[in-house]
Amino acid sequence: MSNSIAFLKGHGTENDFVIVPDPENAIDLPASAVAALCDRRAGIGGDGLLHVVRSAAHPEAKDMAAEAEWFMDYRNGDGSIAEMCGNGVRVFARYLQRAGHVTEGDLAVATRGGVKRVHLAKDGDVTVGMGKALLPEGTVTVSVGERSWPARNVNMGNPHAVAFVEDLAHAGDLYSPPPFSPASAYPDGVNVEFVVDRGPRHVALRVHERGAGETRSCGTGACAVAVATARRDGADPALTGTPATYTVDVPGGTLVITERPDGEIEMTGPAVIVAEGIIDADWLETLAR
Ligand SMILES: N[C@@H](CCC[C@H](N)C(=O)O)C(=O)O
Repeated sequence: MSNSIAFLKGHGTENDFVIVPDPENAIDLPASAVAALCDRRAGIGGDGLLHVVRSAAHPEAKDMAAEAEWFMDYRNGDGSIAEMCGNGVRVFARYLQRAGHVTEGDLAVATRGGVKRVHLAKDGDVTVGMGKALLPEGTVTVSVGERSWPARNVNMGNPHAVAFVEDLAHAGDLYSPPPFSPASAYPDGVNVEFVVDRGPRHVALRVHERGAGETRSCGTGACAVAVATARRDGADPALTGTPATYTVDVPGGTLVITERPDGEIEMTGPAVIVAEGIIDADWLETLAR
């Protein structure tokens, strides 16, 4: 390991990430090191970490190298691995642009959820093709304290439970994972979104993110919410042949989600790099041991 490791800090609608550029995949980042870096008091602080690696240099991404030069090795703030991070992909693309690896326009990013197409617009917004939502059948229940709600099971590459509530305050303290049943619905845990209506095709959410606690935004969560809201309202672009666009307010801003008749979902929102610095490599090495 080299003696100094560069990092950047960025966010997308305040879903914040420690970014560790490591083109050749030379930095050892066990879960303990990721959790320490994401710690808001003893580390840099973040909901998650974006390990930026060339696809050809990462065993999980080699097969995608021909299509996408860069792999987003995404980790949750507790060090666990997640399949996909929607805000993370947009911030990842913003980092690639800032580092001079790509220019404005279209690019492809390899993720554990497959290759994602990203568009860096002139106005600063970043759009990502999130793929299709899966809507497994079956009723799920999520609880906070004494209250319980039925939830829609939506998979955006990662698992989500979407519950419509009367008031976002009812979701209470979302630091701990809200219990759900049946336990078999989410063997690997779940991200839980609580949703209220704000107007026609306009909703607001609060989210508990698996591996991070309550966050200010969740891109895959916003997509899951848009699809669950559309189906609740009887809207299915595959049946009407018309795209459905939803505005999703999150505590940290607003995301715009469009589902097309072919089922493909696009998400647009801001992505910002706010700082860069140097990690003490000795400290990190101690954690990696
Ligand atoms: N913040 C993300 C989702 C990150 C992964 C999630 N916590 C999980 O474990 O599935 C997003 O913007 O999608």
